[in-house]
Amino acid sequence: MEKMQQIVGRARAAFRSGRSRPLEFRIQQLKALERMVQEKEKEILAALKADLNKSGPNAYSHEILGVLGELALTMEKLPSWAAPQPVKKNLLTMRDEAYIGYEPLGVVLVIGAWNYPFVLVMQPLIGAIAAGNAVVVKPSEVSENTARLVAELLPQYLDKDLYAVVTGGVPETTELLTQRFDHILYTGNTAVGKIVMAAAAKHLTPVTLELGGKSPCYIDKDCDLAVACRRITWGKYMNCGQTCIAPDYILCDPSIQGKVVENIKATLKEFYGEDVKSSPDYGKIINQRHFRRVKSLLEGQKIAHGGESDEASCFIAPTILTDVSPESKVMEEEIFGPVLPIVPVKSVEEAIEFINLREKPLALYVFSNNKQLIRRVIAETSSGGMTANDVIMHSVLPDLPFGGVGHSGMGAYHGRHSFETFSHRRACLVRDLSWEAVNKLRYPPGSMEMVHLAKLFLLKQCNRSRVGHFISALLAAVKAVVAKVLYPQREG
Ligand SMILES: NC(=O)c1ccc[n+]([C@@H]2O[C@H](COP(=O)([O-])OP(=O)(O)OC[C@H]3O[C@@H](n4cnc5c(N)ncnc54)[C@H](O)[C@@H]3O)[C@@H](O)[C@H]2O)c1
Ligand SMILES: CCCCCCCCCCCCC/C=C/C=O
Repeated sequence: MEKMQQIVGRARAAFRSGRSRPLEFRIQQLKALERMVQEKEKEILAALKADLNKSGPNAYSHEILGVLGELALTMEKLPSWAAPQPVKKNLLTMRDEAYIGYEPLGVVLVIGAWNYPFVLVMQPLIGAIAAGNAVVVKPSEVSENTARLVAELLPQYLDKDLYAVVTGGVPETTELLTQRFDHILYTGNTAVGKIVMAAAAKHLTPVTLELGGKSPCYIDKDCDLAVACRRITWGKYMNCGQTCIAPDYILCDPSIQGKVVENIKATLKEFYGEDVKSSPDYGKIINQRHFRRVKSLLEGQKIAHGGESDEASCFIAPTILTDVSPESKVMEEEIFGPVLPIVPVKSVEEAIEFINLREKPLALYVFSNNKQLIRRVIAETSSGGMTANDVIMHSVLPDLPFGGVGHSGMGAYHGRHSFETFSHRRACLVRDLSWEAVNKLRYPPGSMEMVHLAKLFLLKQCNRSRVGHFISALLAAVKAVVAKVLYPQREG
C-alpha cells in the first residue's frame, strides 16, 4: 500500500489545483458516481451478500436506494445550496453586500463502518464532493468484500487524485489519522470515536462522529400493539439487528409485556416464515467475534422467544427477553444484534427517567395514540433523532439531519446537511469606500453623542427588500444628522 502521506499529499495537491471547486465539475463527478452505482449494481449487491448475507431486495432498498436518492437530490439542489446566502443587515451596512459564502474545507477523510458498508461511505462522499472537497475514503475492513469493491470502483469513475480510497484495518487507519485533514467524518463505535477525535485534535481538525448507543423504544398502553410491534420488528431485526438506529430495547407497562411478545412473534413468522435461518431476508451476524459477543448477552436472561444459534454460520435467531433488569449486561452495552430486551416500567414518567439516566441515544422511539404523550416524551428527553409511531424512518428523510448527540455522536449529514457539514460558512461583507461620514461614528475620539447615534444604527435590523425606500429616506435623514454632529461648522 502506498504511503498514507503520499495519498493525502496527492489529494491536497489536487485540491489546491482548484479543479474540485466549479459546480459543473462537482456535478459531473456526482453523475459519474451515479453511473458507477447503476453499471455496477450486480457487483455491489454481490459484495453486500458476501459480507452480510444481505438479500438483493434488502441490499437494494437499504443501501443502493439511499445512495441514488442522495445523488439525485444533491445534483438537483447543489446550485441553490452553494449559492451565497444573503443575510439581514443593519443601518450601518444596509448599502453593502452581506452574505454567507460556502467554500470547501479542503481534504476530507471519511471512515466507514461494516454494517451498511456501502451507503455509509457513499453518502458522506457525495456530500464532500458536492461541497467541493478532495476526499480520502476508508471503508471498514470488517466488510472486506465491499471495501475491496469500493477501492476498485471509485478510481474507475472519479478523478483519481482528488478522491482516493485507502483500505486496511487498525494499523492503516492509525497511520492515516496521523495525517492532517480538514474534516473527518467517522462512523463506528464510541470508543474508536474518541481515538479519532484525539487524533484529529492534534491538527485542530473538526470531526463529525456518527456513533452508536442504546436507542430506547417506549410503548404506551394506549396504542395499536399489532401495528407498533410490526414496525418495531422490522427495524429491530433488519440486517440481523446490526443497525445503528435499531430500537435497542423496549420500555412498556408490565401489563402489556405479554401482548408485545405475542405480536412480535406473530410478525417474525409473517416476515421470516417458520424457519428464520433459511429466510433470505434475515442476514447474518458479521463475524464470530460479534456472534460470541451477542450470544454472551443472553446469559442469565429470561428468553421469551428465540435464543437458538449456530456459530459456524454466525446465526442467532430473533430473540426477545422479558422482565429484563436494568442492571444486566444486555442493558449496559449497545446490543447490535437480534436480541430485544423488554424492561417493564410503570409509567411514562418512569420511562423518561430511565432514558435520561443513561447516555443520550442515537435514536428514540415512542408509540402511542396520545399525541400529548408523544410531545411530552420529545420535550423531556434528548437523542440524535427520533420517530414517533415508527422506527428508523427519520433517517430516510434527507431534510432531517442524521447524527447523534453526546455519546451517540456530534455533527450530522444527509442532503443539505451533508453539504453544510463539508463546507465552511464564510462570513462575507463587501463594502465600498464612500459614506465615510457615517464611519466617523466608530473612529476616535469617542463621545456619548456618537454612542447614542451608534445605538440607532446598530440596534435596527434592516431587511432591504421589505423596508426598501423608507430606509433609504431614513438613512438620508440620519446622514444629515450625523454630518451635523460630526462637522457642526459645515453647512448642509
Ligand atoms: N451513527 C451512525 O450512522 C452509525 C452507523 C453505523 C454504525 N454505527 C455504530 O458503529 C458501531 C459498529 O461499528 P464498529 O465500530 O464495530 O465498526 P468497524 O469495526 O467497521 O469500525 C469502524 C471504522 O473504524 C476503524 N477503526 C477500528 N478500530 C480503530 C482504531 N483503533 N483506530 C482507528 N480506526 C479504527 C475501522 O477500520 C473502521 O473503518 C455501533 O456502535 C453502531 O451503532 C453508527
Ligand atoms: C422500499 C422502501 C424502503 C425504504 C426504507 C429503507 C430504510 C433503510 C434504512 C437503513 C439505514 C441505513 C443507514 C444507517 C445505518 C446505521 O447503522
